[in-house]
Amino acid sequence: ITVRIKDPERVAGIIRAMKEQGTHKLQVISDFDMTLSRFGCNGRRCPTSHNILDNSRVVSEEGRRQLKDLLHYYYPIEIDPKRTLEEKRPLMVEWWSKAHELLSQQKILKSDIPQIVRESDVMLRDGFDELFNRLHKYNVPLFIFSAGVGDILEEIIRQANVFHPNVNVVSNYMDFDDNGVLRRFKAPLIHTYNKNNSVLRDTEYFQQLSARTSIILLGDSMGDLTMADGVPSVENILKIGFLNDKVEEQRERYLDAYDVVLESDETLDVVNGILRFVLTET
Ligand SMILES: Nc1ccn([C@@H]2O[C@H](COP(=O)(O)O)[C@@H](O)[C@H]2O)c(=O)n1
Repeated sequence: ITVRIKDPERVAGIIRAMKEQGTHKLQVISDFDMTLSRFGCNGRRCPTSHNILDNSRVVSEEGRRQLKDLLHYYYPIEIDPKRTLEEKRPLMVEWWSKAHELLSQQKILKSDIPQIVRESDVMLRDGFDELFNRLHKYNVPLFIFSAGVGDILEEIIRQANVFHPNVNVVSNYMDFDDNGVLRRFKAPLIHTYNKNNSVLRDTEYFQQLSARTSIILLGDSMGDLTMADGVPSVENILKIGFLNDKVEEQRERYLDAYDVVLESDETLDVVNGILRFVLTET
């Protein structure tokens, strides 16, 4: 595990200011896939919420092959440090749209979701229970903003027994017909690079959080950096980034963008350490 911080004094100042502002001013805004969930398990890649569906028994062999082809084509584009966000955005819309179209042809049942999640290899990062339980205990909102599949990630959190009332999710949700069969995905489409105010503007929940002006932001991609853009008058924001892939190539960019960069870290220990300090009276 390597923790890298470009400006340690600035980071210490933000954390101190958060503690002074108090619990009632704090919120955590977090990405889900590869941020709250693990990137690697036992030397292999852990699945994203999309992958959980893609690899499940409810998808035909041909469907699985096509979804894998999409992943192999578009994922390198998603993380390519040489392409601009402007270049990537239309391609991400293309990927998500094609994948959602394919999944919508598979007659997936809503009632199958708990089993699909149970049979998958997904794992939350070590220390997830401490994180969720502490935020719940201190009534700190945890806002999960994900370009994954909302129905799947909610089920993961539910099965881990940490879907507390302070947790709210904005993500891509499946649209089932009256028989509980997946027909399409609901709008708006959220992909890695539109996680910002354009999607959040109309969500009531986000408006309610405008008084929470101290923010801990957790992400794993450059697209996650804009997740708090809709919060007016942010006073303190600490951006913590998990650098999971292409570590050497992306290090400098991550260090410029995130206040704290965690390399090869499958835990939430650093985040929990900060929260322990911010949320206890000393
Ligand atoms: N069909 C797809 C589309 C996207 N992904 C990956 O899921 C991640 C979801 O985004 P978060 O904002 O929750 O991190 C994204 O990074 C894509 O790589 C996928 O696996 N299949």
